Amino acid sequence: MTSHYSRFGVVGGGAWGTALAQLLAAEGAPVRLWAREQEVVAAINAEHRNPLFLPNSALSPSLTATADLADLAPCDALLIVVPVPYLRAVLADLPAGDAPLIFCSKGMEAGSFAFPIDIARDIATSRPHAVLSGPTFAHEVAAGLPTAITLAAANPDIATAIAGSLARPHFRPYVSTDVIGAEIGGAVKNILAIACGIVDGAGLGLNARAALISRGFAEMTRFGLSRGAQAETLAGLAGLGDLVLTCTSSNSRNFSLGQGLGRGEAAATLMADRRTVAEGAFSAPVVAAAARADGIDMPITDAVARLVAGEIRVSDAVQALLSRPLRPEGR
Ligand SMILES: NC(=O)C1=CN([C@@H]2O[C@H](COP(=O)(O)OP(=O)(O)OC[C@H]3O[C@@H](n4cnc5c(N)ncnc54)[C@H](O)[C@@H]3O)[C@@H](O)[C@H]2O)C=CC1
Ligand SMILES: O=C(CO)COP(=O)(O)O
Repeated sequence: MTSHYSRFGVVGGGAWGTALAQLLAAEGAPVRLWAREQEVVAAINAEHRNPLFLPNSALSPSLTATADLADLAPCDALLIVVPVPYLRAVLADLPAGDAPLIFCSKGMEAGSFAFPIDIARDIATSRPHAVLSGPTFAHEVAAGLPTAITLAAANPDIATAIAGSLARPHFRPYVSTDVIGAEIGGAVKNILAIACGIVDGAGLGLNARAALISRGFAEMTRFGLSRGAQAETLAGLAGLGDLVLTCTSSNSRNFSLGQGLGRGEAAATLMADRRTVAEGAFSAPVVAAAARADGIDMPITDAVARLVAGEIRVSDAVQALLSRPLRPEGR
């Protein structure tokens, strides 16, 4: 078995794919990145920057871009960094091979209720799969700032080999075998970041934000445990760690979308105005429906789904959350 991966390919030229590619290419290692936009491919190759998605980061010349997924065939591990709504279509076009797929996107697919690993099991069945998730703003990783993250794979040897290959002095993966926990932490925190942005935009105060983070974490935990996640993963980097990061900073696209909603701007206008992705807006109705089907109580997620759909106003959501029956904190 491969104990070290050295020829990385990255599928997805958004902010996070570009930052991960830069992390791996910073010391001069060759890294190949597939981007959908010709403009991104051309600028990375000619100017060593990504003007659309990570404009303020200088990129290493050893990072090269392509618009042809077939060019990633020689890579011995692939980081998959495509937003979840588009993931299935891109995976179907991957060149054949047995290189592990390391999923870095955070969300749940509409219709199928599938997480990235589930989609991979449908399509790329023969390859090993892993999940990389945690509190990681792309521009900070690209700048080499200290970062810790969860690397989860069902096979502990694969998890250890991938973590060792991704680790850098300032980038520290913690190994786990709890794949579903890592996926649920990332998907649910995006939804809760929208909720915290709404609280900020509507001027509801810091007490309300702290309450949302705590009660949101309770929702994440209920949903996660019901699907076999481990509590320690949800309380770790991929869950609580990422929740704290994105619920407290307008650098989060999900938080900033929520700020707009909180100020009373229409969701449709806010979504149409952005090129970047706020995965929580896609995942909120999906996770809310999955939780309803499983009989899991997720009132904050449900409120975010309705606000994003334009079905209710912020004042209605706040009123509904505050008027729920009093209950023991552990439930
Ligand atoms: N930006 C960040 O700091 C982090 C992002 N993530 C996750 O990484 C994933 C990718 O996010 P970013 O790189 O930030 O995206 P981004 O918001 O920077 O860029 C949007 C991406 O979506 C792609 N896209 C748009 N329409 C598409 C289509 N029809 N088919 C295929 N691709 C399409 C674009 O090519 C681009 O790569 C998301 O799941 C996000 O939650 C995870 C950790 C950190
Ligand atoms: O997932 C992220 C940091 O860990 C990025 O969050 P946003 O997608 O909300 O910007």
